[in-house]
Amino acid sequence: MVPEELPEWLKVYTKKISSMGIFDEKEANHVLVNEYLPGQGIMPHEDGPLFYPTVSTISLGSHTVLDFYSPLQDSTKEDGDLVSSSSSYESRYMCSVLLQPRSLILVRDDMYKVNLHGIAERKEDLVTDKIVNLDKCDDVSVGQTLTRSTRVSLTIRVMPKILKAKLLLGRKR
Ligand SMILES: O=C(O)CCC(=O)C(=O)O
Ligand SMILES: [Fe+2]
Repeated sequence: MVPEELPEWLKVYTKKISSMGIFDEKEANHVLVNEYLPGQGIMPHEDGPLFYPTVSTISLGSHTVLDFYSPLQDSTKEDGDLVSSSSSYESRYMCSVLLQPRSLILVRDDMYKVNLHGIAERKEDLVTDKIVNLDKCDDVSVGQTLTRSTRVSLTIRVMPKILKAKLLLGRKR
């Protein structure tokens, strides 16, 4: 991956978040911008080993609900094509976090490295007691239905390999 300078407006946020010390002494050098229309989501996944294992995401526009799932057990993985009921996302569902507009979420350690995260393809979200941060959210209570609008997320993280690429490019000049 060839590094590029971040736009100044984004640097305001990468610098502010990095100054909290969440990436050790490193500074965020990678921003993923995603747009979700109502009804759009992202399949449960891990972000992988390329990134420093703390990730920060700013939500803009709509709220959304980020769902967490436990990983497949090794025995299930060895089954190959045989998908047992214990491998369904339903059975692996752990909890959710409500991401309100203008909020920042930090995901780290096992929640990032071991478990999977995803956003369901829904136009509205029912607030349940599986949302673990309800006490931190304004004006939301269990049983309420929240209608999604367009959401833009800024996923701000550290990609250590970019630093190495920069060094290599520097050497060639
Ligand atoms: O939009 C979000 O909040 C999550 C995005 C995400 O998990 C990803 O792009 O890997
Ligand atoms: Fe992700």
